[in-house]
Amino acid sequence: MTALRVRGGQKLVGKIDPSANKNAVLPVLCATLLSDAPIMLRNVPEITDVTRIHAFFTELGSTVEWDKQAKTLRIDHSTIPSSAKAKLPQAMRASIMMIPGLLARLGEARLEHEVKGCTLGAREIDPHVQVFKAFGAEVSYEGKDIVFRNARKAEGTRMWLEYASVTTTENFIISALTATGTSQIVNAACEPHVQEMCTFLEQMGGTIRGKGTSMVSIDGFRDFKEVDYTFVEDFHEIATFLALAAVTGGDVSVRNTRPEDFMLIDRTFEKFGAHVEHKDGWSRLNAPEELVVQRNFTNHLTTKVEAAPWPYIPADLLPIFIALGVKAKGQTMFWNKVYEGGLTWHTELSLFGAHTLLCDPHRLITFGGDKLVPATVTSPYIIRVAIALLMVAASIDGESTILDADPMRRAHPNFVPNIDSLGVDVSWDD
Ligand SMILES: CC(=O)N[C@H]1[C@@H](OP(=O)(O)OP(=O)(O)OC[C@H]2O[C@@H](n3ccc(=O)[nH]c3=O)[C@H](O)[C@@H]2O)O[C@H](CO)[C@@H](O)[C@@H]1O
Ligand SMILES: C=C(OP(=O)(O)O)C(=O)O
Repeated sequence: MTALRVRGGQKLVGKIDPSANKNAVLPVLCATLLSDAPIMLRNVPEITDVTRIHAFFTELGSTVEWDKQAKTLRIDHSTIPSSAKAKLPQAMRASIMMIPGLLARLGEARLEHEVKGCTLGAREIDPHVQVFKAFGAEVSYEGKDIVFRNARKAEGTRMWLEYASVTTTENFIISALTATGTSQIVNAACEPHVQEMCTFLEQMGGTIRGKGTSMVSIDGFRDFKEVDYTFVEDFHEIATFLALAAVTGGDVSVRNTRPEDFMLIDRTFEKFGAHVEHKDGWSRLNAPEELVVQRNFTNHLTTKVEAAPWPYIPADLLPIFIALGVKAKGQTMFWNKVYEGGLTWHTELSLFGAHTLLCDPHRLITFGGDKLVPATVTSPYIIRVAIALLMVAASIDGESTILDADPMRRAHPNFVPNIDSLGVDVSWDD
């Protein structure tokens, strides 16, 4: 059990240089398995999932040098022996994106347990299995293991996803590079992290048409080039620090070279009366005296925040806006169109004295603006919920404790020292 003690009630003030996006770093790391050329990655965050992949690559026989100080990761997979076998990392969804590289390299891959990530609800792997089969793999259970084996040569194919799944799209694109000819995916996910993985693959020499749209075509390609790639800032982390400024009545600026990704995120902050300004490569939120839910022009409708696959508000950002909903005077409906288990943690909010109503597994109404009190709460294994609970705690005078808060370490390096540097007294109690 890892507890986080938060002595709240201070306004967060200052500047933050955000880390890279875990959900871009992980598919990129998995995709490196396709190549035998040297790869240099920069701005690599020191997070749990990267540590797990680093250990996995080392066990596999890759030459990996991780300079945590310089945030660089130098990878050379040419040293992996053809007899290599290693256990895929557990407790991270991204493990499944190692499969295309392992199949291309070793002809076989094995998932030793069900692939788990944040406990947001059912997270099936059927769409992934369909992708691997379409590219010529056989997939079967051997005991509790799922075994993937090359049954025939991978050939270009076309697939239309039932829903725009992020990691399935990434797996399709990585697999398509290993096939002969051209492949196409329809109803592709287009999140900034999917786009960033494509940018990396293009720099390795791949040809990808339509990245950032729902229809992506990929040419098969194996002759990968040496690459030196720097990860961009994480839009989740940028939005999170801005939200921390909003709930604590503070003033925080975060470096952001992609403000064009923020139009809808900004509009969502506006729903709580908070304004984000983007200028000269920085995004700033100087909080108003009081957060107030803005009424709709159609004034009989409740203000709502809808989360769905990009370009909607991402489901992963919903908890941080729920924290704003709890603080802001008025009612807001939050609608998680992706996960049926992403809102059950609202009962922890009531321990702070917050008033919420779960309408059904996908919709939650916050009745914000009540006086909140410090509390001891427990985070589920959901990265952004641990953060949302920290946000609420930071906004309340007095000491709160968040039990099981360590999921936040899966995505945000230095999160606690960063918040500390902005004026909130937080410490791990492990
Ligand atoms: C490593 C990584 O990148 N993880 C992200 C990735 O996970 P991941 O790729 O696992 O998420 P998916 O996009 O596949 O969606 C997860 C689940 O949501 C449900 N679903 C999703 C979309 C939809 O339109 N309808 C629907 O029902 C399905 O049950 C699906 O299994 O995308 C999720 C959705 O943005 C994020 O929460 C995760 O942080
Ligand atoms: C849900 C998340 O991650 P994962 O898919 O790795 O569980 C997340 O990054 O918020």
